[in-house]
Amino acid sequence: MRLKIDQLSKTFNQTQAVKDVSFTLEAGNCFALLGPNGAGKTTTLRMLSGLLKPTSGTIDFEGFTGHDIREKIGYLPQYPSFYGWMSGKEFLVYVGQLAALSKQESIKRADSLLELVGITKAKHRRISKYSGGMKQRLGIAQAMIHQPSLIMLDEPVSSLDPIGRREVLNLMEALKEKTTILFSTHILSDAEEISDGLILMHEGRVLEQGLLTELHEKYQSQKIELSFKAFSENQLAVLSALPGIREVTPSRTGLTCFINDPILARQSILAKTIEENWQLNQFSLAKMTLEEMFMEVIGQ
Ligand SMILES: Nc1ncnc2c1ncn2[C@@H]1O[C@H](COP(=O)(O)OP(=O)(O)OP(=O)(O)O)[C@@H](O)[C@H]1O
Repeated sequence: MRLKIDQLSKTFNQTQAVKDVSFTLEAGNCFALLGPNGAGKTTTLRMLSGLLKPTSGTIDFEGFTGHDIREKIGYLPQYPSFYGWMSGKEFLVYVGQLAALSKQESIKRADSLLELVGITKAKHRRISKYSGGMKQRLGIAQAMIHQPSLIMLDEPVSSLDPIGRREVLNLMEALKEKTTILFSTHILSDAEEISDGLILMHEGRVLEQGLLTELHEKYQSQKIELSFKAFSENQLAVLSALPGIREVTPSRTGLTCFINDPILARQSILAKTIEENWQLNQFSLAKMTLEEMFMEVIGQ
């Protein structure tokens, strides 16, 4: 599986919802499309799923450009609707047949997917009696009925209570082994917990993207945690003015220095500490949290 999108844009009347978005997804990973409300996540996913025609740009799925790729991908919309009077199994058999599988094949796939998403015991129960988490898990099974190599899930956990969220996140964690997942979320901790890669969107544009390990590495050297035996406001002011340092804020254990230049910042902090004879207890390059990275990237 390889999905490459290049300079994808979508304009609705006057609103440019998605602007020149480019990224590539490789097989076997879970990617989070992360961004606040209105960032353009749903619009991007709807274009990728073939539900919306891009204003410009290309979608290349395994070398196919400009083709209908719906049979190769699975999609769970942000607000899925089910026939509440159907049982979970009836629903999956129905969507299997809609996806052009034979009835026999649909029944076989439905049973194995119900097992996979943990709904076997409730498969004959009406969907209207399912919990929110069960409905989302059924929605994920629906997206996988035709064995796509990529599934796209639009805000799969946002509307769920903590139990439902946990069920769906655990399922996604397990599914990562079987299929490539692209899911949208505005919840940073969900992206951090289960994704391998991140595409950060804001106001229609991609501001940052990469594997989480690469992003942590890139932003890790931009923060130094310090703790001193005694702390004074004067220390904060002195450190803030040093070369290579952008901002210093108090932290739970001491001070956090956000830096522009790691080498310069390290030298100037250590030189100042010796000069002032401060008692340094801790000096460490720290990983930025995803939230700090997000704020940094969107410039706030
Ligand atoms: N059909 C439409 N007609 C007009 N404007 C639209 C349409 N769909 C989306 N938009 C606008 O495009 C922008 C991006 O919306 P989109 O739903 O893609 O964002 P999102 O990141 O998915 O946010 P949310 O989490 O709130 O769904 C918003 O300003 C939205 O109002």
